[in-house]
Amino acid sequence: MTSIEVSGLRKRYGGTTALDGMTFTARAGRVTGFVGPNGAGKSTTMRIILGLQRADAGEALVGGRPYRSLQHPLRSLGSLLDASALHPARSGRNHLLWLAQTQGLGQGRVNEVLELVGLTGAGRRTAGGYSLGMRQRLGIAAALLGDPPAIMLDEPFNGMDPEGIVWLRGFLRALAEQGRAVLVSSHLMSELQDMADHVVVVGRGRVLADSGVAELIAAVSGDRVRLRTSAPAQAAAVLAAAGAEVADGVVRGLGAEEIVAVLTGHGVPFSELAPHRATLEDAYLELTAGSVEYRGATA
Ligand SMILES: Nc1ncnc2c1ncn2[C@@H]1O[C@H](COP(=O)(O)OP(=O)(O)OP(=O)(O)O)[C@@H](O)[C@H]1O
Repeated sequence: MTSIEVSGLRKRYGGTTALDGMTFTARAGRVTGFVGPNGAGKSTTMRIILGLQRADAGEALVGGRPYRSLQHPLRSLGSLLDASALHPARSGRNHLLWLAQTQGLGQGRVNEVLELVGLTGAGRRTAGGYSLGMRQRLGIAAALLGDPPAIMLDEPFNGMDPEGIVWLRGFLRALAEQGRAVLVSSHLMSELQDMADHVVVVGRGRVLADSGVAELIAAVSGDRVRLRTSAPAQAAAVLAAAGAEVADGVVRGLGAEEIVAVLTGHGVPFSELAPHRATLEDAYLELTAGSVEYRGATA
């Protein structure tokens, strides 16, 4: 069983701390989502796993060994970091043939992976004319060439159309169900919610949460109650006075029974109170609230 393990990774670029003790494991047989705001250190971690960059401290192991020491690296860990890193004048198929040759793999495998990612028909077109979604597919095909037990993809959903997103979700799940370790970074929390088994949330170079997706959502959902009322301002005022926070029809900080007592005590009408199931996006936003370095202005 091959897993991808990083422990205590530290990395500085001049005055910037990119990684500050990054530690987690992407285990075999599950999809591990790797999420965090821009600049949180996801790409740096992936480059260090691949031995493309050296950590100042800590280590990254694939199946218990540093990537650089692996005898057949593409047969151990398949990766996609940058879908645009290909020769624009070369066809998708020739790009894969060239990679396959460096690994002692034949044409047959190239045809197989083209088929797996749905590029058989486009394989002979020059990669320079591919859309970003097609380049992502080609990159995923390249990652799969060596039939590796571990796969690591940096933002593979970027540029994919809705059909491509649905396909990729099912595809990554299937790879994990075959027993592979799948580590995938994404900004699309809704996609991870339906697809990942486990999520590692990072901010400012360290792990903020390392948990099963279901557990993480349950932890954030815990104290939220959805309220439907014809007097929202009055409800918000009396609930706030009782110590709750109310936003967008969701009450936090009081249980359902306490909310009923407060509202009826003040004669505030309401038509519905129900547990609010948080989304992975809610959990993510709550966890990373203090770690966002680049925040857009509110219009
Ligand atoms: N080559 C470099 N030189 C200087 N600083 C760098 C370099 N690479 C990364 N950094 C800095 O390290 C930090 C982590 O960057 P990294 O790209 O790993 O984050 P990320 O989580 O992948 O972000 P994004 O979601 O935007 O891709 C950032 O502050 C970034 O500016």
